[in-house]
Amino acid sequence: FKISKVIVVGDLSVGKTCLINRFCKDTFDKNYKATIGVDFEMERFEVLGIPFSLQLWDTAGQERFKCIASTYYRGAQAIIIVFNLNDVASLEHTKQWLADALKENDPSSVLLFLVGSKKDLSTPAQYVLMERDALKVAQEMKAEYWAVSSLTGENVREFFFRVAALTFEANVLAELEKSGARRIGDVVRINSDDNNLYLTASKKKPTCCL
Ligand SMILES: Nc1nc2c(ncn2[C@@H]2O[C@H](COP(=O)(O)OP(=O)(O)OP(=O)(O)O)[C@@H](O)[C@H]2O)c(=O)[nH]1
Repeated sequence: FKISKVIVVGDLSVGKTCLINRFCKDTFDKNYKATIGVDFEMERFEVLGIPFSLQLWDTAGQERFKCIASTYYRGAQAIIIVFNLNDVASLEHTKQWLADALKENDPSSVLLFLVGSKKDLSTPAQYVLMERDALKVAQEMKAEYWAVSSLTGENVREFFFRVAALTFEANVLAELEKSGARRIGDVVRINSDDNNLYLTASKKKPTCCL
């Protein structure tokens, strides 16, 4: 559970590569170079003292590369759908990007993030209008909404830390369920006479509830 796969999808030129590069390398390139197929970055974190990594898959937005990119969608624990805050069409297209990504993943367990990019190019008035529409789309998708700028770095670090925290939490919970079906709220027995300090209620009568 110490690694999570994250895919980044969205229209061409919305800023997916720049977003990843700002976070992983703290760089920004103002020249557009289309991603061909996919690119990959690994970023290491420490969550509650435990090493944890995000595999960030930067996919191509161009139609002609979509076919290659979509073969990398499978097994994602989080999907980041990026749109340009200054291009309403790119927001409209996010629903299709999500639908395509969900074909390869389990919709009930994957975490979703809707990210508006290039915030530095919006005036406050334009931003307010776009944010209203974006929040509506995010609500429909059950995604968390973020607005970022890779040029200034605004919100980029905070956003990826949030992705890391939520994917880590989801992985830990999934691991707990797998290894003995212990759920939060389960009754456990703590008894120092036992070799096993933690036993689920189904195995022994509890003397102590947590
Ligand atoms: N002003 C500004 N420009 C940005 C920002 N993010 C990206 N850009 C510019 O937008 C263009 C496209 O950025 P990319 O990151 O390459 O876009 P992409 O979504 O990866 O594109 P594809 O690989 O074709 O899917 C580049 O010229 C970037 O410099 C931003 O936050 N602010």
